[in-house]
Amino acid sequence: MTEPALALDSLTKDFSGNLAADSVTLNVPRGSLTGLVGPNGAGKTTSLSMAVGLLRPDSGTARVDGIDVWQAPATAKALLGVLPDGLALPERLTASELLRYWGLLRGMDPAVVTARTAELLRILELDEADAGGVLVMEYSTGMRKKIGLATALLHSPRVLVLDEPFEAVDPVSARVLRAIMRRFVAAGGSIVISSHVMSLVEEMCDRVAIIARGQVLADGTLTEVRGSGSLEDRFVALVGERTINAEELSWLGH
Ligand SMILES: Nc1ncnc2c1ncn2[C@@H]1O[C@H](COP(=O)(O)OP(=O)(O)OP(=O)(O)O)[C@@H](O)[C@H]1O
Repeated sequence: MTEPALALDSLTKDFSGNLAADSVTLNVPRGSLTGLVGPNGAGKTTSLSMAVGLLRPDSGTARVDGIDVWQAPATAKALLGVLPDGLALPERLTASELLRYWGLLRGMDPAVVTARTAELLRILELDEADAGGVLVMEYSTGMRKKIGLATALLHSPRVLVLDEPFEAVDPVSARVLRAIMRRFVAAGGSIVISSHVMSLVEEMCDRVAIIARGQVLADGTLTEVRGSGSLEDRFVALVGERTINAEELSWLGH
């Protein structure tokens, strides 16, 4: 039996009585693009952080290609490309310096790092800023996402875990990101992304999981999860709708 690209089993995290992840179990099959959706505070970032070795779970396991992320972190992390939430980057470097630093830290061949850096920066349209000596600390939010994605791709991982990769990214760059992801999957890679944009998940993902209050409420192929309606309908039906009644916000307006 082949192992899933990413297998989360009963991952649990309690932040001082706040059960942010409550036995999260999720499989990302090889060659699939899985979307993780859920309301604010649902536990998406907590679950993904535990999955990639950034946040130690209270209990449960995360495996990449069968390798336990917490038992064999170095081996597992070599297989993973991660775009974390609130990515912390060395700020006083240019993009090419940052990628060089990252690649050498990962033990990559310097010539390979140089070639891939030039290609990634060109495709992500960060090459001009880089040539102009712009430091990462001067980057816009969207540019930070893009350089974050470049760091996740540089070592050619097998599994990409991307926390809200499209947040703050302009439409042209979003197309490039989608093309990169499709290319990655076509080449046999596997991806899990979190997103609040249902239309994007419906367009891009072949599998989807809906998470709320730390629990996976639905998980399967896009068709299995959304049924005959839209993903948003299914999401709202599972998570619950918040409507504004006539008295609320009555002070708004003139
Ligand atoms: N480091 C932390 N310490 C304490 N509580 C935390 C911490 N990180 C997350 N939480 C709490 O855990 C819960 C889940 O948060 P998480 O960031 O995983 O949600 P999310 O689904 O990624 O939300 P969003 O869509 O808003 O990014 C929230 O109640 C949050 O306040």
